[in-house]
Amino acid sequence: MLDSLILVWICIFLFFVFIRIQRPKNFPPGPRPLPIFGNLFQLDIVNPLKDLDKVHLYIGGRPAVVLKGLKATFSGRPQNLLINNVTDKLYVTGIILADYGPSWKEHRRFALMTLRNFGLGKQSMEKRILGEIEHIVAHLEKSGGSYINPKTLFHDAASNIIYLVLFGIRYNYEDQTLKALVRCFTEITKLANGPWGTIYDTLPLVRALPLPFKKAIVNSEKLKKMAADMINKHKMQRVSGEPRDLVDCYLDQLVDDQVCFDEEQLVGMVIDLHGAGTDTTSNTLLTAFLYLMTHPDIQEKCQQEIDEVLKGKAQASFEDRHNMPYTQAVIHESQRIADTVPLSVFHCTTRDTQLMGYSIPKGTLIIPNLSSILSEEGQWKFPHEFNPANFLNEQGQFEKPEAFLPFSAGPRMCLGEGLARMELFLILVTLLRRFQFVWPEDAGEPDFTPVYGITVTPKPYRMGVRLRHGEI
Ligand code: HEM
Repeated sequence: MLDSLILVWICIFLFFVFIRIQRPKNFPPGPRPLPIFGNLFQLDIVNPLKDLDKVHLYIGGRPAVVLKGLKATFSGRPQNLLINNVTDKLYVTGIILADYGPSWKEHRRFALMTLRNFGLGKQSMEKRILGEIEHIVAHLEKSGGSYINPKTLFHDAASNIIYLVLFGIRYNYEDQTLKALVRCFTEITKLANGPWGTIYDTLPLVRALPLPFKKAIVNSEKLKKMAADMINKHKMQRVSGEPRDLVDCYLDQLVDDQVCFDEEQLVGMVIDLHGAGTDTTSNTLLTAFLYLMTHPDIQEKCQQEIDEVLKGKAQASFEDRHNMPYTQAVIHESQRIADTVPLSVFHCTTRDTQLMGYSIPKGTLIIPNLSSILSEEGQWKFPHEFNPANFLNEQGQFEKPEAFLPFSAGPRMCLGEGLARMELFLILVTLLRRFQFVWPEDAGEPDFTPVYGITVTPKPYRMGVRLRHGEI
């Protein structure tokens, strides 16, 4: 009796599995998926990038479409992946992973507007960034003449800049809270985009098991508690109607808007902005310095331009970029090569739609392959090498090809682009003006192979720091 019951259940289960794995009508072509596993065994789960030339895939039983080219404009976010479940267990939205809807719209609008009001592109934001750069410079001066591993320094500095925007505070680079925060984020992103994340997303049956992906949920609890404690402390020192930073602005807004805005959402937004603004900027800086050290001629050309434009000035300002076409080209080329968020953040169709003559049903996972656009032949003069000429025209003026999409495109595109561009410019210009960066003689040949993750990072390296003289 029991045997036949089990058999019936297995038949029902397989029936549903096979029904789900049917390709939707007129769906784009792609490799044949297996029941339950989808195309899991056809992907390299440590670095799926090289397999994403297929147009459609199955992540478990869920159909997904990989978009190359520039039309990545589907604005939903898929739910029920590890990265969502890590956060959704605690609060429903935030910005990055919130599905398309009024709450996401309102929070995105608020964040963009507040970043702007706090002086994005103007002085206040610039002052906060330049203040943090003084700490980077002091740290590098201390290590002048020696070799450092820049990874922690850039992570801490990018993290502090976000904290200055959110709470008006920064941590010393040795501070244990800062280290704990950065560690939590790094572990979550590694897990969510590593093999354990793929297994979690593909096989819902294993989710309850005590496997390593549980660590992501524990870390997320820690982050939520830290953010909530900071907000509570901040509340005690604030004067209503006199906002000092983004958190104060949100608390002021809470009084007027009880529909989308609440304190849980604020916790979500603090974590989102911190997470989105730290790894991205610091990994881009790491790539930039790796290439500058190993291309001393390019480094020197930037330094000449910077010295000339900043002659007699104490500090760089973001406006100076208009007079630094070569340095601008190098920064953009570093971003192109860094390919920092290669598969963007996954999107999802919000309704049945058409794409290149194919039918894409509502709820289809969309994977924007930004990586392929950033090195697409025909879009770039030198798609496969580090070459600032990719951003310079015949007259040596800075020009940005439309395939430059490291911040993605469409309504979900990065809302921190302005802040990130300002950080990259001011940090690179100030450090190149003050120091020379040298590849260590004993380090052998540099290895440019990137390490794949939600954000791509260069392999760890050491950086020689020498003080430059007489230019300031
Ligand atoms: C070099 C630095 C950065 C890069 C390359 C980058 C790249 C990206 C990309 C590719 C996306 C996904 C867009 C999409 O879904 O289509 C994104 C989203 C986002 N980024 Fe950035 N980002 C950077 C810095 C920042 C900074 C500094 C902040 C913080 C203010 C930030 C905040 C966000 C947020 C909140 C989203 C989600 C937007 C939404 O879902 O509506 N990013 N970013």
